[in-house]
Amino acid sequence: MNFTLHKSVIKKQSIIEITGSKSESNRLLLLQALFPEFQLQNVSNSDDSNLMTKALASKEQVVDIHHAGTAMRFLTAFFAVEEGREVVLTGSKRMKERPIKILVKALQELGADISYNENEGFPPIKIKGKKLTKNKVSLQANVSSQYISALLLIASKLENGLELSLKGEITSIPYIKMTLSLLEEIGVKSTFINNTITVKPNTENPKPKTLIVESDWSSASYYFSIAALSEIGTEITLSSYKKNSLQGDSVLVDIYKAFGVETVFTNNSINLKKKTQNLEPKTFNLVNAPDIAQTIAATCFGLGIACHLKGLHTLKIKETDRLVALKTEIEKLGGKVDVTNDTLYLHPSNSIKEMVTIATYHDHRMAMAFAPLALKTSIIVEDATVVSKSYPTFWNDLKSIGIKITQ
Ligand SMILES: O=C(O)C1=C[C@@H](OP(=O)(O)O)[C@@H](O)[C@H](O)C1
Ligand SMILES: C=C(OP(=O)(O)O)C(=O)O
Repeated sequence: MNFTLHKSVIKKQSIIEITGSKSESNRLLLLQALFPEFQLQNVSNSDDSNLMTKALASKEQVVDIHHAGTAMRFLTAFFAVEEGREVVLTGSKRMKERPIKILVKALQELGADISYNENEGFPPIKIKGKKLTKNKVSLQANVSSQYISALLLIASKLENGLELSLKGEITSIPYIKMTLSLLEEIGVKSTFINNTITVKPNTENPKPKTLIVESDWSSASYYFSIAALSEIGTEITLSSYKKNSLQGDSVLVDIYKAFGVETVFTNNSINLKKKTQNLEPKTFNLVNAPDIAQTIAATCFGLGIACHLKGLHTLKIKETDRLVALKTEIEKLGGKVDVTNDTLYLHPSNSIKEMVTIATYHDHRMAMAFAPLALKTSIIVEDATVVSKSYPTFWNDLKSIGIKITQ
């Protein structure tokens, strides 16, 4: 379904409540399946977290996690240690193109029984759950941090814990630290020194506890972008957020300061205010926050300014090849973009075409990253319901701040 976003001036002040972090939720749902003592609050209502919940409860022989990358990777490790269980883990057409070999190989080296049903190195995979007795493995860390988080999530259930040696440059480090922090919150001890992570086995039952998921910072990015493109004085308040976030995308606060957006933390909310117009060209390295690359590129395009984004090598294996998708769609709107395997350069521009149809490539972030451009021009977003992968109420929330949307 296509949505037309009509060029709009948003309200001077608005308030939005954003669902729980998809990344924190998918970790905590898995940990709750391993340690039922825990209760969760503010769990994400995203498709990916709903799929994770369903998959963890499923007794079926085939588990389909559609487009959910974290669910695919985390469940691979989870099912590998479910003794006596045999399951085929599969996903969407795109999921079958997203590599999983590094994780599967590490699990196999620890003793797991996993084989490929179609193409070597890619889902679907067949997993025969068993007890893993080895506790040391090394793996390549420069492709996806999700492989590392997957191993860490099951580590404390292994009888000797786990020692991981990470090879190469470590990508998306905040997501690994998020996993270790959540383990710490439930009483699992770990260390992360140089390139080695050690997780202690869990020897006693954790104490019952309620864990509250912070709202999703990647979802917040679209409001940072809207604030940057809005008139000076515009304010948007988002909840529920905290200053010491586990989510690396909270770096948005610093990044958008460079766009003249000031963020103030009050109680459990953040207030974004457009203070000044800063039209200097921008350079950011996003190796620690890959999910906000599309948002930032679209903000810069909306402002007509140049930007140079680096550290983007993981974007090629996400929901779509996000580098190619960004170049194609920004150029349809009249911009000029150069991409390499890990960088994006957006040339400055002085106009945006009207009523262009933006393709979304089954990627929620393509739809959401381009939506803020409605403050500058009218655009059509193709397959708009794709946003439910991480943020199902996105379009209603945009309407509530004053963006006019029709089908
Ligand atoms: O662990 C996680 O929750 C995630 C890790 C990141 O992936 P990579 O480590 O593959 O970059 C990120 O892009 C993804 O949206 C969520
Ligand atoms: C890359 C993403 O998700 P996943 O890898 O979990 O599919 C994302 O949400 O941007």
